[in-house]
Amino acid sequence: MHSKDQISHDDYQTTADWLLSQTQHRPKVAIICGSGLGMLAEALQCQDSFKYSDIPGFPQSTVQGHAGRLVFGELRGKTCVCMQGRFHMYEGHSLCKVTFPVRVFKLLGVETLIVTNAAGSLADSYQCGDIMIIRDHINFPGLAGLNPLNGPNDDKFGPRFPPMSGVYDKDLRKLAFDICKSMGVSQYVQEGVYCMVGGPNFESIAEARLLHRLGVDAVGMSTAPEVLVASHCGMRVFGLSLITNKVVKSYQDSETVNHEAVLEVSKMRSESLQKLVTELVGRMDINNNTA
Ligand SMILES: O=P(O)(O)O[C@@H]1C[C@H](O)[C@@H](CO)O1
Ligand code: HPA
Repeated sequence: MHSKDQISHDDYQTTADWLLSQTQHRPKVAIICGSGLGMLAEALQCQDSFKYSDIPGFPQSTVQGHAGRLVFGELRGKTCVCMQGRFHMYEGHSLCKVTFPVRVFKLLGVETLIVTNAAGSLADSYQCGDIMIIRDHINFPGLAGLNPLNGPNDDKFGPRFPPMSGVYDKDLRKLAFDICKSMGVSQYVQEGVYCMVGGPNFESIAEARLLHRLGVDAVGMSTAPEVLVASHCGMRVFGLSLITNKVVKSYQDSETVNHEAVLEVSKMRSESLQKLVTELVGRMDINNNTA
């Protein structure tokens, strides 16, 4: 018996089987595009793409800057699947729905998940437009009991009590740094801790100060649930935050943040991000498959 929000193994399998019947691509890498970062999919060669509304069982995107398309294709000869648009808890999706695609990817044969997001910075040394390689995360909704793994555990995906240490793969982080160096962009590349909050409001000044004191480098409204579910089912994870704004921490500061500004900054860094992700996938050690 499953509650209304729970999704059975058969539900994930039905969606995976449908996708496998519609495309010859057999991806080993999945990429989730954050707000305004959908252009990452444009680098894929030999594309097959599907609107979320045409995929059985798939949730729908409702946020501007999240196109709502699943794109299969190749990056440097490696087969990938790319979500142009993710799902957020604040849209009203359950966390099982938010992370639904990740388990479908597992059933497609995906072994590595690349997550990207737009985020506000708390770290004083960060600037707008910086790229932060995610070293670790704080999952505030998770700490409060909002977890996509709540409910009966599906042992076919992973264990009841998964560890969360060392989830962001060390080798991929190092590889990303090396690539940034050779691209000549190290001056705006950081490594830090991402914190997920529920949204959809941006942080109050007191909340921003709290996050800063907790050692958070960047804050956003996504990523942790997808990473959790990917890691639970044994995927290797790499994450990037694009710093789209500095979170206001002072009562003297009259600046405010808005989603349009977030999308503007995403656009500004699109080329570098596309190049970084393409190189990273190209240099990953994965065996490609074809149908
Ligand atoms: O999907 P991501 O996490 O990139 O989106 C961020 C968080 C909110 O959805 C939105 C705020 O501008 O951007
Ligand atoms: N806070 C939370 N989420 C965000 C921000 C922010 O400042 N910027 C982009 N997404």
